[in-house]
Amino acid sequence: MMNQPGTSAGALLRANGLTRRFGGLKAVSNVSVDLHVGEVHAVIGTNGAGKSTLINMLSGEIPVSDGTILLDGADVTRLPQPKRARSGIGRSYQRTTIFPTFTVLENCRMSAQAALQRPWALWESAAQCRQSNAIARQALDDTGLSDVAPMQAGSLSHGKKRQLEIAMCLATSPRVLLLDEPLAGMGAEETDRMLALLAKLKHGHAVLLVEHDMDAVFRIADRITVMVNGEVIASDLPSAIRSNADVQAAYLGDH
Ligand SMILES: Nc1ncnc2c1ncn2[C@@H]1O[C@H](COP(=O)(O)OP(=O)(O)OP(=O)(O)O)[C@@H](O)[C@H]1O
Repeated sequence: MMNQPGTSAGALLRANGLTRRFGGLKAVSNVSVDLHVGEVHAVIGTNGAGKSTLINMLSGEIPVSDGTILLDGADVTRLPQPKRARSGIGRSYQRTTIFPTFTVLENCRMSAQAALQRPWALWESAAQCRQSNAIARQALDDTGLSDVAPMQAGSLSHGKKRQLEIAMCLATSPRVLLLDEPLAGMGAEETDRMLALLAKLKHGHAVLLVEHDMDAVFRIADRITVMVNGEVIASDLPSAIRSNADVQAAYLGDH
């Protein structure tokens, strides 16, 4: 049977029944999502719906209260964040994480180095530097940033900084990309460029996109999951989400 977007067969990452409590608050409640290579799976929802908490659980930054996370069939639910990153789950952040006084290439190389097995073994630096340099240059090439590799990262435009964040994530050689609002604060042209990049990156990666820009979400997503108050109220193909009465009532309004 063909693997249609929206079916769970062959998912690279599968989260089942994820729940996260903060004291008495259930920030995420029994949420299941599947991510497939070749697809952008967008997670949308109002402020405080639990989207970042979901990403934080998938990336291993916070432990789950309940539920399981399978990567390629292996249970990674209890793997600490650095090991999870090494197993192939990469993420970008809402806030910028670049070092502004370092060059674009250096920022990317530091991510590559951190992802390599022995980042502390500085005496191996020559060979390791070559390897991390090659990975960093490839990531810059993939994200269209090769031209600005020698520039100070802090001098980049906002849009290029967000591209650099994706490049830094790619430099960790992930199979899954968890992207937390990569379009925040972008103008129309920068958004177009980022969407073109995501369309390219989904080939070879399973992408989870948390994003508030609904026009962009409907342009790029292969599947959309809608969260309200920590719960999933719908998860379907974009056309079905657009016409879903519950989603319209809870979230999309006239969109
Ligand atoms: N570390 C924490 N401690 C206590 N409560 C938290 C913590 N992190 C998140 N929350 C709460 O959990 C709920 C979900 O927050 P979360 O940031 O995941 O939502 P979100 O959908 O990402 O929101 P936004 O779109 O504004 O980024 C909110 O009520 C938030 O206040």
